This record gives sequence, C-alpha cells and structure tokens, in this order.
Amino acid sequence: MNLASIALQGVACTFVSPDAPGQRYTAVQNVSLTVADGEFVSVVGPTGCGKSTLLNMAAGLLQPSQGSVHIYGEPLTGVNARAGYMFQAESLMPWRTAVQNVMAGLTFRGVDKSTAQAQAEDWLRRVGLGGFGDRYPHQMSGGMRKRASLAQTLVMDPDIILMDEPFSALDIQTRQLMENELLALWQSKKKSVLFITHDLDEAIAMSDRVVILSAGPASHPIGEFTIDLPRPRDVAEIKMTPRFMELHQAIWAVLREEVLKGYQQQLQKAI
Ligand SMILES: Nc1ncnc2c1ncn2[C@@H]1O[C@H](COP(=O)(O)OP(=O)(O)OP(=O)(O)O)[C@@H](O)[C@H]1O
Repeated sequence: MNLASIALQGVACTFVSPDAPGQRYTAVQNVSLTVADGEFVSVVGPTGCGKSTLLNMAAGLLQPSQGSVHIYGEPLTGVNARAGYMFQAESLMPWRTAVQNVMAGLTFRGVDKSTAQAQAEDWLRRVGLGGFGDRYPHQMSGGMRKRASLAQTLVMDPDIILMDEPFSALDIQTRQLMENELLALWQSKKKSVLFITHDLDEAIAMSDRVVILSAGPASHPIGEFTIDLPRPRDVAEIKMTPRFMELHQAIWAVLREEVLKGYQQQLQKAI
C-alpha cells in the first residue's frame, strides 16, 4: 500500500483567544486531510481561517488539541524531519552569502564543508543562480532571494515540502517564473507538496488537488477538487484554457461565500 506522506485525521487546534484572554478560540476543527506521496495539494480559504495552522501541524511546530498527524504512516512527534519549509517571510541569513545560506542546513546536519558547498552550488545552478553564490541577500533582488530560499529548502532533499504563500511578495512576472520553476523541479523529483495560498488561480494552476476551508472559527474542509489539467503546465498559459476557467468557476462558487464571511468577521473585529 502507498502510504500518505501527510495524513491529518480529525485534527482540531484551539488557542487562547487573542481578543478575550481567558477564553479559547478553536481555529480548526475536525479536519481530515491527506497528501499522497508525490502529490501537490493546495489549501485555499478566507483570511484567518486556519491554513497556516494546518501547515504548522503538518510541520510538527503545533500540536493538535484533538486528532492525529501521521507522516508516511508514523505518528508525528516533534518537528517533522522529513519536511522542508518555505514561508512568505525571508529565510536567508543576511550575514551569509547565497552559497553559505544554502549549505548551512547541510553542515548543521553534519555534512562536511566541501561536500555541502558543492551541493549548494549545484542547487544554486538549478534555480538559475549559478553565478551568484557569493552575493549577500541585500545584493540580490526579491526574486533572486526567493530562488536562493528554494535552493535552501531543496538542497536538504526533503520528501515533503510545506509552503506557506511562498511567492506572494513577488511581482506578478517573477511570481509566474518562480511558480513554473517550482513545478519543473517538483515534476523531476516528485516530492509531496502542501501549498497554502490565498490565490485561487495559483492553487489551480499548480496543484493536483485543491482543498477549500470554511471561514473560522472551527474551520474545516468544505470542498475538494481534483485538478485534471495536463502536465507539464505553464502557469500563465494554463489559465487561458477553457478547463481552467470551468474549474475556477466551480471552486469559486464554493469559496465565495466563505471569503465574504471571513471578510465580515475581520471588519467586525476592526470596529
Ligand atoms: N498562536 C496563536 N494564538 C492565538 N490565536 C492564533 C494563533 N495562531 C493563529 N491564531 C488564530 O487562529 C486563526 C487561524 O490563523 P491562521 O494563521 O492559521 O490563518 P490563515 O488562514 O493562515 O490566515 P491568513 O490567510 O490571513 O494567512 C486566526 O483567527 C488567528 O488569529
């Protein structure tokens, strides 16, 4: 049997309420979500519904208050060592060059310096930064820094990649280039990807499956769509196809109401 790389079963996560200390806020409840080995799954949902909370549970950074998390069939205890992460925020250390940043995780793992450096240089080449290994983060553009972060994640050869809006800070052209590069790397290596995004177009263009979360509190999946668009995909071109538009319409019909609810909740909090 092919074990799921990530299996969240009936998970809930409750926090101390930031608005009313002493009260508890259930961000997600009764969420079951699996990612098959080699599958690319996106989670979309209204702002604040609990997407990052789910990702953090899969990363082992947050313990579910109910339910279980299994990674390749094993209960997850502590940090998920089979996963690499890429978040919206910058992950490069400003005092290290690109190559020093990319090799840091390997040396931390005990790989000797010259092997780590060779692997880091190889990954920088693969993400299109071959000649830029000696640049510091402040000497690189936002897109180059994202490429270096991608190399930093992939050099560790994780089985699972957890991504929380990794490209949202980029301009649209750089973003599309990065999305295509990620897809090409993913197709050659067939990692499992759990991808969080606000952007429904991005979710459909990239994924094998899109899961929709309801507005919080107690957010949970309310829809799941298999994305049967052909691969390899060019994220800009695929958005022009009739099937993409059909899928977009079907998913938006489910998501729209939740987005409006999420927006209303934010407005009420702001008053
Ligand atoms: N450590 C925490 N303590 C208290 N509440 C928290 C904590 N982390 C998250 N929350 C709350 O849980 C809910 C879900 O947060 P989460 O960041 O998972 O949502 P999200 O869908 O990723 O949001 P966004 O789309 O805005 O990035 C929010 O209401 C948030 O305020």
